[in-house]
Amino acid sequence: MTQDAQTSIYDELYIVGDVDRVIFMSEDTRFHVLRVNVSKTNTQFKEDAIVTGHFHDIQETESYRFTGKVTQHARFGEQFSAAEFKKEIPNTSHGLVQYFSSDKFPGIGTKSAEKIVDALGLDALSIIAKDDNALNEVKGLTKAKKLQIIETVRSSNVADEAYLLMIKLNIEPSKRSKIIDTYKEDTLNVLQNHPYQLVSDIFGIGFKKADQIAINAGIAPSDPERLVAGVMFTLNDEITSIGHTFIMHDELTEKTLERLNTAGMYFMGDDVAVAVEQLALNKKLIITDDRVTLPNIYYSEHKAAEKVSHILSHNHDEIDVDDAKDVVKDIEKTLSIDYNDNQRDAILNALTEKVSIITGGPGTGKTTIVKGIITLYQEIFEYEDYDSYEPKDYPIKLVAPTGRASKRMADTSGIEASTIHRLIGWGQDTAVDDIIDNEIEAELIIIDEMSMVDTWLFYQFMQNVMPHTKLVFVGDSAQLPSVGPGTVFKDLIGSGTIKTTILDTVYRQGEGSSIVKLAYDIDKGVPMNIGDKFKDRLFIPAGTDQIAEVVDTVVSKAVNKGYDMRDIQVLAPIYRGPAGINTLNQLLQKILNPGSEDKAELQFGDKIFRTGDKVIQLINRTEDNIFNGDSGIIDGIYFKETDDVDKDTLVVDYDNTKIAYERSDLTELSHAYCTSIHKAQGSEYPIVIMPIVSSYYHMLIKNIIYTGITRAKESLILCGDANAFYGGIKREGIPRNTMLQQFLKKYCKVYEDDPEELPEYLTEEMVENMAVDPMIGMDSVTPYEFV
Ligand SMILES: Nc1ncnc2c1ncn2[C@@H]1O[C@H](COP(=O)(O)OP(=O)(O)OP(=O)(O)O)[C@@H](O)[C@H]1O
Repeated sequence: MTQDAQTSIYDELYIVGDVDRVIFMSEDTRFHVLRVNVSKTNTQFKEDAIVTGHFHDIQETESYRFTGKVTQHARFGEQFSAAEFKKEIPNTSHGLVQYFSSDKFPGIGTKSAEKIVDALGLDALSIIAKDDNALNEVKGLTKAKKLQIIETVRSSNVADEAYLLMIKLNIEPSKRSKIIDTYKEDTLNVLQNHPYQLVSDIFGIGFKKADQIAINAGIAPSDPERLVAGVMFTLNDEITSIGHTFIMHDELTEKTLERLNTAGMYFMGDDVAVAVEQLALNKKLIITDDRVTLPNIYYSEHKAAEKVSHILSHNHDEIDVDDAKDVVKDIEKTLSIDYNDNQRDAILNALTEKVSIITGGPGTGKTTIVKGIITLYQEIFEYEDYDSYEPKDYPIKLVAPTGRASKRMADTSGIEASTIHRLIGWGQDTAVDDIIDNEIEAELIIIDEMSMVDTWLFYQFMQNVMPHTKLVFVGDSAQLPSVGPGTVFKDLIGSGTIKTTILDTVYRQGEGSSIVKLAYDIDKGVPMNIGDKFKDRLFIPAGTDQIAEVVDTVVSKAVNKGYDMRDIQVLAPIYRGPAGINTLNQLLQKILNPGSEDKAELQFGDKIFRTGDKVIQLINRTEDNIFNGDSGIIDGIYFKETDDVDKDTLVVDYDNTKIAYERSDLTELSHAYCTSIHKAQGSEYPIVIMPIVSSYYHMLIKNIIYTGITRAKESLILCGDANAFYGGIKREGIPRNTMLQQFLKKYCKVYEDDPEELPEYLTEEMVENMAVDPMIGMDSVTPYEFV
């Protein structure tokens, strides 16, 4: 090892050396941890160094030059964090022979390698890269081997060059390898001449980034490829960020021009019109009248509506309605319940109609009715002995869009339930437009939390339903619409083609819940004073910067009262800022699961995962039956260096299902002390703490607040700015454009009483009658004891 004689602090730090071992490599991000035998450096590393960084293609035993900085790792000490790397071209005969005989050139042994170096000299690599015939000089190589060597040398050069260009272009490390893997030897060409292609091909490269790359490459802002990419990106953005399933042609033109003409008038409306037309001719998008959309979403809405119509017109087993009514009466006696007329209708419709809908706010009896439907079916078709069946053979299937909601369905009904994804076999790698062909064997399927189902999931589900299967959609249409595009549940109701029961009597008020009343008041727009005191809820005034302190106080007191982390859920609508999910999670981790000697910790990015932490899964992991939004507790953390495991591993316990995560999987996981209201949909918690402050402004809308509030079962603690709350409950989200309702009306018979508008749940009198006695039952634990 040699150290450069004079190293000034302004010099770039570098290490040159052979890679002795790849200690760790993430397939996804290509983040590497390497042990390098140092041969030359201007750093303090002597014989070897741990070098970390995002590298495209690192081969053990090959030599590289890394530039970067020296960092201090909490557990592993001094390391070299490389921002750039470059393969050292071997410049000795011995080095070149070693290179040609390495794994990179399969089938080339030392003898052949020596022949190549003898014939072509020290410049062998650049000669091969430039001249197709160079290897003809070398005796004994077959044609196939020659071609293989040429290809390896060239692709390796291109990959290195492309990689360096991507570093210069500031393309995120995690995207670099995806780009090379996608375009292979064409990568440089795409980066330099067609960067807008990246927008449609590489997930996570947006239009702005492509614009930057294009500017760097000297591409004019009036380039036609920029126009086409601008149209497609704008359309995609409207679908993914707003949730539309189409956009009006004029609006698409306007929004595309806004995006394209920020720095000058490069395009006019007519240019966009021509691009849209061309894209439609190439089947990249679909125009119907003056609406524009993507083919896959158009067909999803269209085909799903066709399937609903197919089921509605298919012959089903008829049941005798009078018999069924008698059975319902018997069930009421056995269960000691007196269903109201709507509830009774809902139960009967589930069996007499081919497809039916039940919608109602919290506490209106949806769960109670699902139980009633199951019992009625079991009695009529004599399937009472559920335990003697394999769940897959049972004629009733219960499903929900989230793992949590399906577990709740199973708990309350006593019948196995699953997520919709699992039922149809939608795996981790399934894309929204992949075709899943997995017919569901069932006579009756009950789908809960239907408001969370988006257009893609609805289509995939419907394609796999058999025409004779009865369907019951259950949900609360006042909740947030699905995260993905569409308003499927509202469209099914609004089409008037499916028998719908609106549950309008709230039973939970009888138990003294003012949380339920608050939710209805918000939905109905009933004036309120949020500061009023109730046994089960309170509002604590606080500014944005005081939220952390309030949450700290409330949670600490709840813990002292004996509540544990599973009982308490903090919900916030945004991730950043002093009252955002990230900050609150850090704070709550300190209170609910502080560090100690006996708890292992693993640092991942800026997060510390600790044994005992409450965590949330962020994407579907269908094969493990764990889904986006499921939460669990870290059961153990094991290290390669100290424990008997091949890779650092973190194990999460999800209600007794243990799932192991390697470091590369940890992007799927986050702390769950505080989660977004969207992620909490489909779950309920004894205590909900919900900050509402003006800094959440753009996310504070009625159905977000409504959905957050209705997650609380026993205590609701709101804190923040009352005006932000009042403003938020008046604001509606951007209405989504969808076509499902029209397609349903086109294909299915519309009932006479076509409900164009969603009927209101409750009349003013009903809300009046729900007024709850604020202080009844103050003897049990109330939120006041937490402040
Ligand atoms: N007809 C009825 N008579 C008396 N009590 C009822 C009736 N229907 C429902 N309930 C009671 O009302 C409460 C709420 O019912 P349920 O849990 O079924 O409502 P839900 O709509 O599923 O509520 P959520 O969506 O909030 O979970 C339960 O305690 C249930 O037993």
